Amino acid sequence: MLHINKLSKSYGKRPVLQDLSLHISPGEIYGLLGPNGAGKTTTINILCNLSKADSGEIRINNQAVSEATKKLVGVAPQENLLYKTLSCEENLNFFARIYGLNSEQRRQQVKACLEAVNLASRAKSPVETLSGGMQRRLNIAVALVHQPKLVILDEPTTGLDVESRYEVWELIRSLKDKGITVLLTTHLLDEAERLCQRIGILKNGSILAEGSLSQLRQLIPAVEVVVVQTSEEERAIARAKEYNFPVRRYGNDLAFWLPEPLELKEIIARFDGIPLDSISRQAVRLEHIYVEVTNRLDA
Ligand SMILES: Nc1ncnc2c1ncn2[C@@H]1O[C@H](COP(=O)(O)OP(=O)(O)OP(=O)(O)O)[C@@H](O)[C@H]1O
Repeated sequence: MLHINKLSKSYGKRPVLQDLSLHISPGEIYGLLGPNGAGKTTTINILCNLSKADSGEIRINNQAVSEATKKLVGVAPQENLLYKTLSCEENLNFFARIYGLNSEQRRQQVKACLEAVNLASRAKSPVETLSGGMQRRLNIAVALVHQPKLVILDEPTTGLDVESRYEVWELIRSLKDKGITVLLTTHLLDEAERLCQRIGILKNGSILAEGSLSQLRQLIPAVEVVVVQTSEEERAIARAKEYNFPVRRYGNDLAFWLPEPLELKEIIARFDGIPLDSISRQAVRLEHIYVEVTNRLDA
């Protein structure tokens, strides 16, 4: 569906994308992750033909990016692109007109999109009277109004409360069920973990790692991550090293990677004589992989 091959772009002398390649299959939800400034928005702008790459190629549905491919792509930008004093219906109608839908197509699509994002009952409400979660869903509806094959969602749940986030996640899954391909950028790793079939980790304009969560897990030689709280961290770290448990910090958490499965009592026995206030075992999560991959480049 989307093929990006060796895309490069610089602003002045500063390279922002460097030989970026990624491929997204039809109907897939692909998560593009990366620290601030990694190049996600720049990639999206090039995809939407709003900015030009210096070199490389993008094909959407087997066509090179051009004015014509704009119709294949719908974008819900980070900042909602909505007219606050207009109603939901009027907003959708406005954008449908820009995409050249005739009045019958507009009538059908505005209705279908409002239903798809669960806002049919608020069709006549001005945007400024909607909650933040509803506005975000309407922002996604705008991206859908011209029936694109690829939808780009740039941080679709940033700033939303938990309930609204769940609603947006349900909406994103429903896009996949309709066969729409989704490119999602997010800083919320649990969001990517729950929604995406494949994930690409971008840093300094290149993809450092890519794959399904289970493929990405292979990058870390651990079967589990053990987080401990102790007043004697230095001793705990030294003991972990004796047993060849790689030591990591996730924020304030002190953690060890378990290279092979161990019973809890065996783990505790390894730290015999060291006071442990708490010990928790976690599956290897995207957070652990992300920290590893994005820090590796700095090494
Ligand atoms: N028009 C521009 N002129 C110069 N530099 C730019 C321009 N647009 C972006 N940049 C720089 O390019 C780099 C990549 O920016 P980009 O917005 O693509 O990153 P991002 O991954 O989307 O970040 P975020 O997660 O913060 O949204 C940044 O260092 C940014 O400052």
